[in-house]
Amino acid sequence: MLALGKLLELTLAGREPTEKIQLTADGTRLHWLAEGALEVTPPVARDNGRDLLLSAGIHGNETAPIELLDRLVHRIARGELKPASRVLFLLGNPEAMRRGERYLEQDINRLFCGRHEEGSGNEALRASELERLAAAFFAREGRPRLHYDLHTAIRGSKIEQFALYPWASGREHSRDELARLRSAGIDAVLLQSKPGITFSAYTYSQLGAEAFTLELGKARPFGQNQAVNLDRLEAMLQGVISGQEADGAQLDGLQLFAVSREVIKHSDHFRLHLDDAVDNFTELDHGFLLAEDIGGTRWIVEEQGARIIFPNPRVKNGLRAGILVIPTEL
Ligand SMILES: O=C(O)CCC(=O)N[C@@H](CCC(=O)O)C(=O)O
Ligand SMILES: [Zn+2]
Repeated sequence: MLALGKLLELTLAGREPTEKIQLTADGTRLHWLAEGALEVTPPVARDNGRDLLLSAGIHGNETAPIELLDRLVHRIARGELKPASRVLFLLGNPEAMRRGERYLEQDINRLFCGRHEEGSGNEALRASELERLAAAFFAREGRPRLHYDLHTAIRGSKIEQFALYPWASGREHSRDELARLRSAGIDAVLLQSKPGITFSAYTYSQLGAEAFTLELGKARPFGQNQAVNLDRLEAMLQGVISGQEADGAQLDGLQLFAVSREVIKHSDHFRLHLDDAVDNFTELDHGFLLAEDIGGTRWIVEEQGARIIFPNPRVKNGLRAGILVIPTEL
């Protein structure tokens, strides 16, 4: 295997490859652009015109998706998977990956769309670098742009694998992209309805990519992801990379949700009235007191069919401590 196929190994070891550009026997070019960043370019004769960005490790302890990208990079570097699309692999937060932590000082996934300019520290710098790498990769005109930012969640989930689809003014959510997700085993999609500050929100709203955050199971350390089944996603990604996707993807069975309210933690007095064992997508009863904060702020469930995702009272003040979602249709 080409040495650049060891993207993950090099990144975890904090090492730079001596040779930054290598070619496989079939003419695929691998280019180490920066720590944790590998650009894959097919030979011109095989290029199908699509640009695919795959990111993982934006949260350093979410290892199943990192292992998935590692498998894809290995197959490309061995010449077993022959790309027809350009692909950029990004491992988001290398230092957090090395320490097995979600983040060190700041959650990188709250630092996009300009937020890194207000902050300081290594994670703000890395968010800025990731934006620059993504923007340079997606700079070629006339090529469809696709980004999957792969995550696993802190809690278990009643819907194991789901996506979050960002929002941008004047753009409609794509049925074809939703069908592609369905074919990859994604059971539900949360359709956002306002601007975001995540990596996928950045590539969607500012770079014109079709972009998704994918939640793929529960976060566990490296080597302990046997319970996370990524077979269907892996097959779909290999199809997009090689340009040999199965036809006829359907939306059937895909559950759609809309954000009803984001619960923002305003102060250290914030209290969330949910147990740590409560799964994502748990239904909440009408009238349930979900959270309280300073100044008598109370979040009472008023929506019919409301469910909670990402409840987390330990986020920093000013950040999202949960999302109340409701079923919706396209
Ligand atoms: O399990 C949790 O509470 C968080 C899991 C996670 O990292 N989710 C992403 C979602 C990003 C998005 O809203 O598109 C995040 O919180 O950054
Ligand atoms: Zn995550």
